[in-house]
Amino acid sequence: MSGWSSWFEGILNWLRSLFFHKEMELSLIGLQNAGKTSLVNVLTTGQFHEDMIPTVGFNMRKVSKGGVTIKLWDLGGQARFRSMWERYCRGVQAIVFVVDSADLDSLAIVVDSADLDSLVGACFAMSCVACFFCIPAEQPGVVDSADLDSLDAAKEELQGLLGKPSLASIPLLVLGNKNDLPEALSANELIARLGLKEVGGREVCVYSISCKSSSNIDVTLKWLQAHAK
Ligand SMILES: Nc1nc2c(ncn2[C@@H]2O[C@H](COP(=O)(O)OP(=O)(O)OP(=O)(O)O)[C@@H](O)[C@H]2O)c(=O)[nH]1
Ligand SMILES: [Mg+2]
Repeated sequence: MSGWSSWFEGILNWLRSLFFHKEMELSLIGLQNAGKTSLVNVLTTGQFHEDMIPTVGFNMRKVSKGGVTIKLWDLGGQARFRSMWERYCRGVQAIVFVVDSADLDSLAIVVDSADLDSLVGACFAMSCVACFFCIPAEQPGVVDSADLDSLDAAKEELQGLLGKPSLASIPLLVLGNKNDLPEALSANELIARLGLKEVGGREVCVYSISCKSSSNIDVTLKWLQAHAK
């Protein structure tokens, strides 16, 4: 690229950032060890680390991508920090709920495949741009195993939070993290296990991701950017 054209492109980018720059604020919640801070790291620096320190309280990080500045509230997932989730979710453009989808035990459950269609429809009807990616084409069926303790605790915390009037209608993105591990539940399985079919009055989207292998991080980012003001 010649000096002139790179200078011209620099000016164009600057003008674009002045007139088309968007912002958004979101909160990352989920039980401890789900991978919230890992997701923040992957989004901000592209780095993944095996050794992570549990988040004490919360951290705030900002990332600018594709003309959108995203302010990320990364909240601690341990039980003692969960009471503050609601406060940090008020007024955000999206709530991102991260689940360790590979934290399994040995309890078989059956997914009702008929009901999954209604969730896809609901999500699409509410203009979720990433809808076609949300629900993979795989057929739901019998789930091999699911840790009742961990997933039920995640479900309880999520449903409790979504029941707060202050958080009504805020879009929800559920991320089933650690899909690099063979035992990880699929997006459809998570929908069933977390009772997401019953969530009404807000847009709900689900992805199966991996911070470690960067699986579906691009579609996650697209979803977030599409929800900026
Ligand atoms: N295999 C695998 N491990 C992951 C992935 N994402 C995170 N981890 C690991 O999971 C552990 C917990 O990650 P964190 O990002 O600290 O989890 P957190 O949700 O922030 O936990 P709290 O801060 O305690 O709420 C770390 O050992 C990470 O390396 C992933 O996609 N795959
Ligand atoms: Mg953390």
